[in-house]
Amino acid sequence: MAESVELPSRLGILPFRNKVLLPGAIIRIRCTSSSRGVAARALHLSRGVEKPSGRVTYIVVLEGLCRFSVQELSAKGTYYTAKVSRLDMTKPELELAEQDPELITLSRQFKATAMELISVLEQKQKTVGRTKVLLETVPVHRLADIFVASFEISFEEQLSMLDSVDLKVRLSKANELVERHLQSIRVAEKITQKVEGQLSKSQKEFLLRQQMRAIKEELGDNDDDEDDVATLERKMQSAGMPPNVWKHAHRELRRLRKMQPQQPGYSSSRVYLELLADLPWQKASQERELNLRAAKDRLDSVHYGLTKVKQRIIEYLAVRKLKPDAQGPVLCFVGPPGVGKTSLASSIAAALGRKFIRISLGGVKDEADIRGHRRTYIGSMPGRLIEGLKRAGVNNPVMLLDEIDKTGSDVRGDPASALLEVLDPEQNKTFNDQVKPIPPPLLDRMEVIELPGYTPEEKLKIAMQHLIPKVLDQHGLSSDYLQIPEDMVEFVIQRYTREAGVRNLERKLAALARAAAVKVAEQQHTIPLSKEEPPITTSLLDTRLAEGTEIEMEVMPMSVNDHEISNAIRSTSVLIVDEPMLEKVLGPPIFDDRETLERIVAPGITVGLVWTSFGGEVQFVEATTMAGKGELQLTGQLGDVIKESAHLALAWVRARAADLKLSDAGEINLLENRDVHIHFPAGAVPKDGPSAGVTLVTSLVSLFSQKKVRADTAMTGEMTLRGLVLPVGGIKDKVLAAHRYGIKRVILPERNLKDLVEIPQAVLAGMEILLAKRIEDVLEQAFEGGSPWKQQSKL
Ligand SMILES: Nc1ncnc2c1ncn2[C@@H]1O[C@H](COP(=O)(O)OP(=O)(O)OP(=O)(O)O)[C@@H](O)[C@H]1O
Repeated sequence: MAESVELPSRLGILPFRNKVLLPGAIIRIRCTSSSRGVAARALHLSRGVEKPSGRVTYIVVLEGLCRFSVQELSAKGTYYTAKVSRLDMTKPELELAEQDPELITLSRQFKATAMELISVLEQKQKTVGRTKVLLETVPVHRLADIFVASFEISFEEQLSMLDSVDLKVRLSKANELVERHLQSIRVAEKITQKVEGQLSKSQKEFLLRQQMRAIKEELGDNDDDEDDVATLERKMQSAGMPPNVWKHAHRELRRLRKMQPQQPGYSSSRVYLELLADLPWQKASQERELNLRAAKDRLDSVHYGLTKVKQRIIEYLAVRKLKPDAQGPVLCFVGPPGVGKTSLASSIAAALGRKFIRISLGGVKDEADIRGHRRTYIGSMPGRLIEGLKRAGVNNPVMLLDEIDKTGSDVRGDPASALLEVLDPEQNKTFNDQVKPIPPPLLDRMEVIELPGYTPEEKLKIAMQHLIPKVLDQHGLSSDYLQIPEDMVEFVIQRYTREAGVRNLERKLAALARAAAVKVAEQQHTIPLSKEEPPITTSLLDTRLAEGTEIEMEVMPMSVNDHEISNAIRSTSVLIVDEPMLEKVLGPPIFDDRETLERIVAPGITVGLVWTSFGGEVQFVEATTMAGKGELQLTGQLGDVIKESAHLALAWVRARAADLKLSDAGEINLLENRDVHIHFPAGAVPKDGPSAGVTLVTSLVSLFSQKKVRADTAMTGEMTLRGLVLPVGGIKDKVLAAHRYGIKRVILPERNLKDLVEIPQAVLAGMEILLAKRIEDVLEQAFEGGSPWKQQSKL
């Protein structure tokens, strides 16, 4: 209890602006000062609701312990401390003082008034029992403080109570205040009784609301909440919601008004209303008159090549121009990473004069991510599309739903079906997609536009015309300071990247630009560094460059702006990228043409061409045998279709074993007591589809005949049980992949001949394309020195 409080000689000081804490009392403060104060113990600290302005109120519950006076105040960091001396009496002093007859009379008087107050309150509330107990157990001087603190008195009166160090003064003052309070309760009661019967419902509601407000204020709870709710209402009114939404929102607002901020459901209700008020119900980008010529020019200026795709986009825009409210198709861009899907979509938005937003759906498994959670769910959030609209701030943006193929379904529902619902009646949405496993009903609503990968020549043009100017600009450079010659770009394409798109190429060029910016800026020493930043020294940079790693770190101090950089660089001679610089910045080349040679080390290994989410790819297939029960083991993240192809291939080869020129080892391998193990390396990439058929047969024939296949040859094609080779998809991408790996011979199904027209001459010129109708044709071409068959096939 307070009497036993040991007061330290120094205390942290909390200045109060409009409230006084009396010893024994417990108050909640909203924070804010006199040379007198009360030592307090913090009982509880809680964090209030965050305001839309970002302001957070903290509520501290304090228990007053004893009066003190400030001897010396000093500021320590952001708060004050003070040297204090105790004002309230110590226990022995009190015991002595209590002998005073005058004090005894005063005490009795006070207790009687307090008792009277309690009995009046008792008729109204049931919670006064505890106060009664206080009256019997707590020393009277302390009671005076506690009682006065329990009702509303002016700040000045509170201050004078605080100043009443003398017990007699304190008791008579408290007596007076309690008496006054008692009177006011009685008067109020009389008035209430008179008025009550005459109040209408709405008046009552108003009165109650006013009282609630006063109570909240008293509790330190008002927190501008009332004002906040009023602000929210104003915001809602100006959001321009359609009438049905407004009706619903208004009902919710009424509910919110009746709630306490601490009440469950308050914050979810509030977040919900904030969202409703924030949505761009009426705000739309002003769509400008669509100029097809300008749109085409823009597409051409931002994108190299892609003629067919651009043509399709212009057609789409033309239809929109003629019939703006037509149920437009949802465009679905399919292609490997970095082929320009996102930038095409943003060009469509620019052509339409609308805002562009990209929403990634990758990894969405929960239907609620699309549809939004139930509002009552704790931590509920709006769906990604609504969130996107809010972010866009307009109700007619062009939306790019990225990675739609990467949504999955589980117990939490099926996002694809939610998407279907969202997209079906809608229009003007652009879709982005990378591979095809999009559920058919969803795919049905979209117009698929394929973007194949680029040839090295196309990449070179894209780099020279688009990527280099863009990257230089992003780094505050220009061709006056950094030049990357064509042959160096070609070198980067061939030796540092092996991708269908140009994403990594762009990254490598950016790494060169970063290194150049640092070097150039460093030569000048004119960039003022901020105080905290140690100056960039030559040795640091050189070691980073010498490490051969890509410089990921942004070395420019944040305080340096583009203007300063260009000033700094202006007088520097132009930096021309050469091979040593490439090696310094990007490290030693990562890729070369020898990979297939190095990997075709034993019979049983074949080079296949496949289609993955990264576009066309070269896929090695490795077959081997080991002791077992004649079973087929398959590894490398394979889908059902590819597994079936493997069983089919093994069945086919075993059926024709008699025709094979087998080595001794091959004879053994064919035995029924050995397992055949086929592995597809790059185990992290899921693989499926029928086009590995011919590759699998070739691997098995190579294994059983113990003849190595040609390392310069890659193949693709589905096969039938009868040995026919069927055509497969993605031929252009697959041939481009072979080209990237420096593979010179490609075996394709004969019926894919028509697809070759899509492949640029520059790529075909350096390649030998072999067409196969039957699996024997493939085998004939795949091995050094001809077919592994005993008799030449009769083709
Ligand atoms: N034909 C092109 N002409 C000019 N720049 C291009 C072309 N294709 C791609 N780019 C550039 O390559 C970069 C990557 O393109 P973008 O981000 O649009 O690819 P994406 O296909 O959307 O990739 P992801 O599927 O990984 O999102 C961008 O800077 C883009 O401007």
